Amino acid sequence: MKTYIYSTAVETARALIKHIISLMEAEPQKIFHIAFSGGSTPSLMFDLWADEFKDATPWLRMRIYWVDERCVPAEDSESNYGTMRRLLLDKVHMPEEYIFPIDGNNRPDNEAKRYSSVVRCHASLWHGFPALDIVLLGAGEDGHTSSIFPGQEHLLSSFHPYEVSVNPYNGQKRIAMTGCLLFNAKQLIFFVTGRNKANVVQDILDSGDTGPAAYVAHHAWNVEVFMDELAKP
Ligand SMILES: O=C1O[C@H](COP(=O)(O)O)[C@@H](O)[C@H](O)[C@H]1O
Repeated sequence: MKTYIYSTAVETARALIKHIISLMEAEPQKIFHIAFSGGSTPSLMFDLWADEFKDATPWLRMRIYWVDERCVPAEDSESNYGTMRRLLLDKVHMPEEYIFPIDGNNRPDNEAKRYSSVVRCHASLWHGFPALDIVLLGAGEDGHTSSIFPGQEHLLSSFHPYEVSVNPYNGQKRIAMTGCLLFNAKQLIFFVTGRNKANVVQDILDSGDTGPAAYVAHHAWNVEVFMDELAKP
C-alpha cells in the first residue's frame, strides 16, 4: 500500500487529479475505465478538475462509472451521478456514450443487475471477472466503503459486480460495487480528508479486518491512499 499525504484537502485533490492524468499519460493508447466513489469528498476534486485540469485531461480516453449510488433521481442532491454531472461532466467535452451512470430511479434489484451487465460489457476481463483500471474510493467514519457498511461484509465476497445495499442509518437503498470488482481493480485509490476520518485511515493503514474499508485496503491488488494532514492518524 502506498500512502500520499498533503497539507490540505485541496492539495490532496489536486495531487490525485495529477496522479490520474499521469497514469493515463503513461499509456497513451489505452482507454481507461474509471469508477468514481460517491459521498461529499470527491466534490472538491470535481470542482478543481473543471477549474484547473479541463484542458490537460484526455477525456476521450476515459470511460466513467460509479462505485456506488443512492437510489434517488439524478436531480436529487444525494445523487452521486447528479453531483459529478453538475460539478464536472457538464463543464467538459465528454461524449455521453462514455458516461455510464447508475440509474437511481430504477427498481434497485433490477438496476444492480443492469449495471453489473453494463460493466461486464465494457470492462476487460482479468482473472475471469471485469477489471476496471482505476477505482476511486472514499471511506465513512464507521469504516464503510463503496456502500458496503459494517455488518454487510457478505457484499465483499459477492460474485455479482453490483448489489443492493441499505444505509443502516436511514434505510435508504443503494447500489454498491462489491468485492467482485473491488478486488479485481487494476488500481484502487482511497481519497480521504478531514480529522473525522483519522480513525478509519488508521484502520486502513494498520488492520485488515476492522471494517469494509480496511478489509478492501488489505486485500485489493494495488492500493494507494491519498489523504490530507487532518486525516493522518
Ligand atoms: O456514503 C458514502 O460515504 C463514503 C464517504 O463519504 P463522504 O461524504 O464522507 O465523502 C463514500 O465513499 C461512499 O461512496 C458514499 O456512498
